[in-house]
Amino acid sequence: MTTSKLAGYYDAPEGVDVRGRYDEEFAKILTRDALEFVARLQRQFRRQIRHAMESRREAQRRYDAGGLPGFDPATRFIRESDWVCAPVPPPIANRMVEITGPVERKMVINALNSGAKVFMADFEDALSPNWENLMKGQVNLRDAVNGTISFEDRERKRVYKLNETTAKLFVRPRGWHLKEGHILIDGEPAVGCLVDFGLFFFHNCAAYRANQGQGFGPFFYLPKMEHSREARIWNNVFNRAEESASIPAGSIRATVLIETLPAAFQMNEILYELRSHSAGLNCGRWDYIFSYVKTLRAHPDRLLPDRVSVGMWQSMMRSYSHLLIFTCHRRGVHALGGMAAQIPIRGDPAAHAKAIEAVRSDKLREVRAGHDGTWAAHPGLIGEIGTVFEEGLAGRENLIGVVRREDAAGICEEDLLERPRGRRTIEGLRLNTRVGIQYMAAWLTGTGSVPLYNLMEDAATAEISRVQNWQWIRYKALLDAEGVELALMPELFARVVEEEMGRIEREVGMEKFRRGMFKEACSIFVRQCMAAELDDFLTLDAYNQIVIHHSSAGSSL
Ligand SMILES: CC(=O)SCCNC(=O)CCNC(=O)[C@H](O)C(C)(C)COP(=O)(O)OP(=O)(O)OC[C@H]1O[C@@H](n2cnc3c(N)ncnc32)[C@H](O)[C@@H]1OP(=O)(O)O
Ligand SMILES: O=CC(=O)O
Ligand SMILES: [Mg+2]
Repeated sequence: MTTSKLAGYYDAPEGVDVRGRYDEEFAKILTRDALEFVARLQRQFRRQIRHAMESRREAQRRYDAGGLPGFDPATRFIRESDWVCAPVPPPIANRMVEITGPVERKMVINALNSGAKVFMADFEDALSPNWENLMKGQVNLRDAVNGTISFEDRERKRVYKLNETTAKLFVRPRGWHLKEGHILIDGEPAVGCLVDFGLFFFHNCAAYRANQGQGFGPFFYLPKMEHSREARIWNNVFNRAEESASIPAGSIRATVLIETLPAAFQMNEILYELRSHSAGLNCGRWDYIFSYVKTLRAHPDRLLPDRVSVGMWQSMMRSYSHLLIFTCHRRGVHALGGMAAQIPIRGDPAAHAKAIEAVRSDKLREVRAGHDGTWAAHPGLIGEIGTVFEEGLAGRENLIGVVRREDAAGICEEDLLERPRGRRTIEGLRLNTRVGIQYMAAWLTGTGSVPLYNLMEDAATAEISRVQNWQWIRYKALLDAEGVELALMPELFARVVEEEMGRIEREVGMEKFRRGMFKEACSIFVRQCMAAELDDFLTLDAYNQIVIHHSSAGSSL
């Protein structure tokens, strides 16, 4: 963490101290009333959040002692009884294609104009949560909701404005585990997701409901939950926000990402907690793979094969998505598919066609399985994905009430835990290392989603690289090196890191390598891969490097 001086200061209420850089535009977001709203949420829910995080650690201790996640006998009545969530709001009945992306100004406009039904504006996997990104993101979303957002690219002499018809906005706040180090509430760092949610809700609730939500909204995506008690906190936050804005209960809707292994056993319970606020579930496949390794880190019989081999075709991944579709449709809500990592490739038509075909077949699998919609990483994919889903939905808005997937009712604990099969190779180790370091370097310098080797990489995909290296090092995995088996010892990893750093330097060029933060990224990544105890998240340690405190009037630094 570093500190520096600034000119203006934010008008913060009692007990709130804003230590991020002062900016007149940010001050219109960080008003006294908005900060008071965030502080009230934090004060009301901090005990429950602390308890939920301690419960995560307790569950992990059980898995570390040899236990496995499973369905909770205590909530069998929720899984077995008949209940449904609140009816789907008409403006979001059709969610065939959803584009996702960070809350960067030009990308927000491009995403809203992309032709997708929904735009998920991301404060999470796709965003490096530095102060500038977060606050500019809030400014951008406010302008988007008001319909006034524009952006001028002077170099390219291009002005960006919203089209007549735009995607419906969903906002993804950070996960429960992340703090906002630039805002202190009663001396403690604010809870990151309450800052993201609170500021967005406070400034946009009324305009969103009038301009986009047809009386509903705002809409959210909720990431990385591990248990229904965390969904209960969100439900209470929504109740509190609705009361304070004097809007009807059930106006806010949220789609929960099922992207942790423990949450796969809690789909019904999560929907139940949020039943008056639910907008379904989504298969967050990348974090899910990461979570499989993290949750089962003490189980040497659960080593994953190379990252490229852990796709939706693996039995465990298929079981998880089928159970999600069955659960959502039984409860009357959308079952969203996930993100294919391929993106359009310029200047190589054959590679481009291959990438598009990979996305097309992933989407075909999803719609045939019964998903109501899916995610797109890039505007260039919307047309192809839209065609697949339009054909699959055959004129319907969604498949709720159409595809029941009763066959998935019998998916059991073993199905969800089955280890993915495939080879572990030295090439896999090299790729993880190259990708992990380059992603971390981008993140440290303010970019949270990047194209690497023609694939979309973000915090979730980078996590797989990190924990997979950790797991292989921890258990001295045997790796295939062109037909020879090598045990992954620390010396071998050190040699791979050195060689891959050399390759990164050659690929990005000496100048960019020198100016970038590749060395810092390498040292964070290597420390985490070699740690005796697996760090919970890649971004927790690295976050300290992007917190910059400025002194404010009345604060003592
Ligand atoms: C695991 C998960 O959580 S998935 C969800 C989180 N991850 C994401 O949301 C990733 C979203 N995608 C992206 O960030 C980007 O597509 C990347 C980083 C993968 C690739 O970005 P780039 O290399 O800049 O793409 P490219 O140069 O082809 O972009 C072409 C145009 O499309 C725009 N664009 C690309 N992706 C997006 C997007 N997701 N949303 C809006 N606009 C986009 C670019 O801004 C650019 O616009 P311009 O022509 O007006 O200048
Ligand atoms: O957030 C999505 C994921 O795949 O992770
Ligand atoms: Mg994720």
